[in-house]
Amino acid sequence: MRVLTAAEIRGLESCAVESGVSMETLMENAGAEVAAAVTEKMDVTGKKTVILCGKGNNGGDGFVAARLLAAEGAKVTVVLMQGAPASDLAKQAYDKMGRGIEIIMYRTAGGAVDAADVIIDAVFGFSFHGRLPSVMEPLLARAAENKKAFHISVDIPSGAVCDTGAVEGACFKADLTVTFTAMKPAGVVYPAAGFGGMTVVRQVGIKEEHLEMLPCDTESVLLGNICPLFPKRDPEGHKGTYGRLLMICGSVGMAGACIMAARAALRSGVGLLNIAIPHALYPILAPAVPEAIFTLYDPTEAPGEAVLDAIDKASACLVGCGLGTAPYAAKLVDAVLENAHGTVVLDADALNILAKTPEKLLVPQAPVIITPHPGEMCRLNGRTMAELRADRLQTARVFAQTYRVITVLKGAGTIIAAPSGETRVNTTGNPGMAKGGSGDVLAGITGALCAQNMQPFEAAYSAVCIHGAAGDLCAEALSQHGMLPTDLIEKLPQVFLQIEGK
Ligand SMILES: NC(=O)C1=CN([C@@H]2O[C@H](COP(=O)(O)OP(=O)(O)OC[C@H]3O[C@@H](n4cnc5c(N)ncnc54)[C@H](OP(=O)(O)O)[C@@H]3O)[C@@H](O)[C@H]2O)[C@H](O)CC1
Ligand SMILES: [K+]
Repeated sequence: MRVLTAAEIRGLESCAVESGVSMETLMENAGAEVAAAVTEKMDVTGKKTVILCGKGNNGGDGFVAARLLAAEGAKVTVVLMQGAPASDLAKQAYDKMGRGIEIIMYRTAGGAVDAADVIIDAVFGFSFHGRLPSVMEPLLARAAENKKAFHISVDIPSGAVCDTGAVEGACFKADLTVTFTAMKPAGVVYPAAGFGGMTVVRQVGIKEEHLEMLPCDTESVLLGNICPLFPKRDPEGHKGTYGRLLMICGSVGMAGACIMAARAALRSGVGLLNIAIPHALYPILAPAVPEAIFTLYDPTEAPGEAVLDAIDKASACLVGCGLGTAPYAAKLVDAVLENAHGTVVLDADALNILAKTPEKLLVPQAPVIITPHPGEMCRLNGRTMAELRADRLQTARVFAQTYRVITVLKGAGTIIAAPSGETRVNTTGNPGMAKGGSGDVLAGITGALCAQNMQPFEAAYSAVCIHGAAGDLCAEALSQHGMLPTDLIEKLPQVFLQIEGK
């Protein structure tokens, strides 16, 4: 699904106005969609409906919804959160509400919020910036404490910034967000996406042709979106047809990371898996991954012929899971960056090794995918965690463009950014996946898809989506508490069944 910024939505609004659709109509339709979302959920007759309205057009949408819900028999209270409406449109909508709707100031609204059956958040929309005024915090906290009420946000949960998904202070917590015209970053990028509940996109009068003509480089990803990227396997195919992945992963004390990445790669369709490990790991790895072949190396020496030959032959290289950061590991990373022909996937310790010299990412001729978690990202770009959380989208984009690497910034709503500016936001997965080892599984899937010659950007976001879909199947079957990263690997065949079936 395409994801549009506030500026893009404003541009579309102008096109709509030029083509004869008035702003009043857009607002009327927006308010009507909010009212419809409530009436679809319940019979509103006599229901105590509290609408928190700001001074701008988001508040204006709230006034329209107030009028329409009152007409349906709801007992509506409008709470003015910033005093009288300020925009002409909002003023018109306010004046049109007529009698029969209670209007109160936020300071006296606590009781109404406590008793409400429905609470509608129309305080701020896509023009919000910074943090929610602290005077509003107590009322929002009371709204959240009223668990029996149905909470709806208009366009964007108030407190969240539209284009970044940042939430600096308090934020309205919604069960449902009715957003207009297109999905916005705040609907899919965390932390904001965690406040909006389910987000539905509703059309308010902007012509489809205007919407389709708008170039858009950001999309959210669901399993259904990636199915067309997986052609049927060739009936005459052999193991050579499906790529040769070289993994340089694992070290004494961290064999598990290598095993999980290897098993995930094998469960993701790769033809041949070659694992380069120190001699000491062979007795552990060989029985754990019987399908793989092994290139053994001596960690006290520089990468030898065998490793260089394996790099040369690989259609993709995955480096870093459980590799450690010893000097020999750094030499292995350099050997891959300098010699790889196929896509290079760098995870975990490979990223820690490169943290002091990220410019080395510019060395490879081959495409590079990096898969940092937020801590690794901060080590690579020298920024703080607070700076990262303030704009995860831009953090991934800037790094991708600066170092010309596909950047997979992991976390809830993983961001996948290409050097071209193309960006994807993943929508699969759940907090049950937040466990050590989950990243190794993702790295294995990514390496396997790259080895099979999928385009690197498509491979990166497909891997993230598949990994999350496996996580969702695990959560259903095993619970978020009880599921393990190794369970993700066992669920991969079920995810590929869905992909192959479409
Ligand atoms: N096509 C559509 O999608 C339509 C959307 N509509 C709705 O309109 C809003 C956007 O309305 P807008 O009037 O531009 O702004 P907001 O309602 O989001 O915000 C109102 C003002 O609040 C101020 N602001 C911003 N941040 C803060 C803050 N941290 N503290 C206090 N005040 C803040 C800001 O004014 P400034 O002068 O401070 O910049 C805003 O102007 C959209 O989301 C939809 O809900 C229309 O219905 C038309 C169709
Ligand atoms: K809102």
